[in-house]
Amino acid sequence: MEEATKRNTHCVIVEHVDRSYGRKQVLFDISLRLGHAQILGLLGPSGSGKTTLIRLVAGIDRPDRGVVHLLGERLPRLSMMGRIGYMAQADALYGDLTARENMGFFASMYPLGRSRKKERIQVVLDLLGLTPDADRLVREYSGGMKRRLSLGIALLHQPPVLILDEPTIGLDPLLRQTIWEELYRQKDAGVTIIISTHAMDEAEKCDTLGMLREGRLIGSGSPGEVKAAADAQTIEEAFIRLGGGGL
Ligand SMILES: Nc1ncnc2c1ncn2[C@@H]1O[C@H](COP(=O)(O)OP(=O)(O)OP(=O)(O)O)[C@@H](O)[C@H]1O
Repeated sequence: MEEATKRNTHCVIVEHVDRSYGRKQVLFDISLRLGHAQILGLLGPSGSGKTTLIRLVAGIDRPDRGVVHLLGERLPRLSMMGRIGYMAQADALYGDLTARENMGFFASMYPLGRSRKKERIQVVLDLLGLTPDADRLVREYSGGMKRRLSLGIALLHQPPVLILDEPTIGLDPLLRQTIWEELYRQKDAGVTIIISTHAMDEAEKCDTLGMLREGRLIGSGSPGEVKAAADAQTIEEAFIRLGGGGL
């Protein structure tokens, strides 16, 4: 396929990416592709390189070797930041501000008009069930409320790509379900989503999986393809059979 056509038909293209921290190599020759309005799940145990890869796809970091394209542009590129909604693993919120004020602060980074900004904040608060607590200080929030607020901040400017580093870690099943319902709504609206997870049930909900172990991609494809390739009944079994060990 022509290079330009390939870049248009895929939202994310990762090709032969390596990344080291000092002398320690943490990603080895990673190649992955993801179509538009699809969900990519990066699956792997702690330390396997999920966050490192997520940061490369978000354009926050650059590979030592190989290339990353997002929405047809080679990363990193500053102008792409407005087209990405990024949620880091640790909540980056201001405890001394209310949820609404936190949202106002982050929304100011995007070119939304004053009334549009106010409207978007209210829509997102409603979406994530945070309206009753919107004017409370975030330091009084529970972990689950903070995660929802962080997701809300990533959704504020209606980006075409969401990049979420373990958005449901530590959440109870009901909250996880709420977040997944929202991810599906976003996908139906055309948003492409890249998510990292340890959870097997979440892996089943993705369109494409990238299975990582010790910085290497040991399997990729749809959950069905990955299971078929490993002749396994479950994703967990496939992960073990493909050499991943336990999660
Ligand atoms: N800034 C850094 N400097 C040095 N080593 C790092 C740095 N960031 C990550 N690493 C190392 O890179 C490897 C991959 O880390 P990474 O955070 O990408 O894994 P992960 O799969 O996201 O883990 P977790 O599920 O625990 O978040 C680990 O061995 C980690 O110790």
